[in-house]
Amino acid sequence: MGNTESSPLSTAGKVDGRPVTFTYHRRDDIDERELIWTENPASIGRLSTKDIIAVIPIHTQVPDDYSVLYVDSTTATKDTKTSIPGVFKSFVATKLPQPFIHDYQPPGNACWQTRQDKSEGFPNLHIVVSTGSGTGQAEAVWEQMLKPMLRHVCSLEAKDYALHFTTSEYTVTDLTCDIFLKQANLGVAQAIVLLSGDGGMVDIVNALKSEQLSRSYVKPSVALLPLGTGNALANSAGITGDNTMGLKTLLQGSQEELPLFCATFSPGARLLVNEGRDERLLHTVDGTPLAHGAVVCSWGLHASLVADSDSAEYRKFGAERFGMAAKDLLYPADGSSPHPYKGKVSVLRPSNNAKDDWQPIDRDTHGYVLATLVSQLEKGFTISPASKPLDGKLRLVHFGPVNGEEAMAIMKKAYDGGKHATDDRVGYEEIEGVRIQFNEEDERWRRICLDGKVIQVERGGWVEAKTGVKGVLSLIVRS
Ligand SMILES: Nc1ncnc2c1ncn2[C@@H]1O[C@H](COP(=O)(O)OP(=O)(O)OP(=O)(O)O)[C@@H](O)[C@H]1O
Repeated sequence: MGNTESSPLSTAGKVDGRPVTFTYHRRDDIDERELIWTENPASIGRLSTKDIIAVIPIHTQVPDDYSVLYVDSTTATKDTKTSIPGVFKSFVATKLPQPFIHDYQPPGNACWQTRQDKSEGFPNLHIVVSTGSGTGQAEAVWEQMLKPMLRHVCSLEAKDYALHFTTSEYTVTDLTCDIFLKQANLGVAQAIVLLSGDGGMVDIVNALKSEQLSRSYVKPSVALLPLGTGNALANSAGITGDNTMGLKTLLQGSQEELPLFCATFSPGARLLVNEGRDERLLHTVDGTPLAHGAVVCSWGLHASLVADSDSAEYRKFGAERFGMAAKDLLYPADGSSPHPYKGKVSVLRPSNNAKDDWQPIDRDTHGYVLATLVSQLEKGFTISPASKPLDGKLRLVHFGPVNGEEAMAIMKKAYDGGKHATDDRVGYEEIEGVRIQFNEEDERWRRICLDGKVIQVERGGWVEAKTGVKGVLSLIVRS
């Protein structure tokens, strides 16, 4: 990769064999960088950094030739059901400016490729397409972005990977128990490319956590392509910072353990599925229901709006569904105030050395109680501005039962870079645990959101979420 400082930012080269002049505008702000090529004054091509996936050498025998991989957003499908941000494209570039190659060439083998042993009978690369996530774009992203890229970059054909489409809300859990967990326990290194929102990830995590791991357990590496609604994990880990739908991170990222929290519940807790119509038992350990999460455990406004907006009708609106449900909760149709959530909230603070020194929050009713491991719950909604990607710190955001206008004003500050965190009405701190003892008659107000899943707690029940849990997988994140 040569000396980039003294290398020219302009070169005479070729694009797909046609002579051009390349100019690389390498501004300090990486978001502003751009490759421009001029064939003649009337024909100018340009690629902005947000669209570039990677630059890869074509062959050692043609050292000047590179394949430039990018997402073309101008030819995206117009069909609203399957519309995706762009399609995968590439061109052959000869004699690119060296600094451009330096900035976009992946460092050696991508981490998922090292897990790709073609000599074995069963592929260790799994593609999981969650067809029910977000607005249903995962299949189109697979067909028009990921599949052509894998074929182009490493000549991967169908026999080289196992492709799984979800057909129900149980698919990812079943797949993990039947294959990923078994193989990992046998010491097999696996890579999983997951096209889903946070829900697919929490399904994998909980299935991997469902039994004792063997001593030879090898953590699967998961590359997340953000195809959900909120995509909290992807937004917070920097996977979605461009137009490549996570493809750049897949090729250029490195792996880091995904931090988790564990939520335990009083015995009657149930997972709500099928738009809240059906209930499922949670996994139990010594009779205590429990679930793991990597994103959020909440009660109050956030949990209610996630639960209320999880219907086919609301899902059509993408991330707007959260705002729509929030309005219905903050301005009830009968003109009353938002519901004051009754219960006792206690926290375990990191500075307290004494074990189980739960300290109560001095309030009997609440508007918003949310513990999170991530900074953003959806793009631009910075619920925890102090959180750094995968720092493993649980932070609590809470406020009392305020009226609709006040709640909206606080939420707006979260969209304004997380300014709510310094609002006097809001409590914000790092914690090791949060415990909620519910004092609500109506089950509607006893719903907990755990990474987008909704868990119903019984009358007089409780939930406790704590950090300090051993990780079970690695997430591929921006290096
Ligand atoms: N074909 C399917 N049929 C029924 N349910 C499905 C299907 N595919 C996926 N699901 C379920 O749909 C849910 C989708 O959750 P996911 O988190 O991936 O998307 P989201 O809720 O839109 O995004 P986010 O959680 O990031 O806001 C998961 O619970 C998953 O199990």
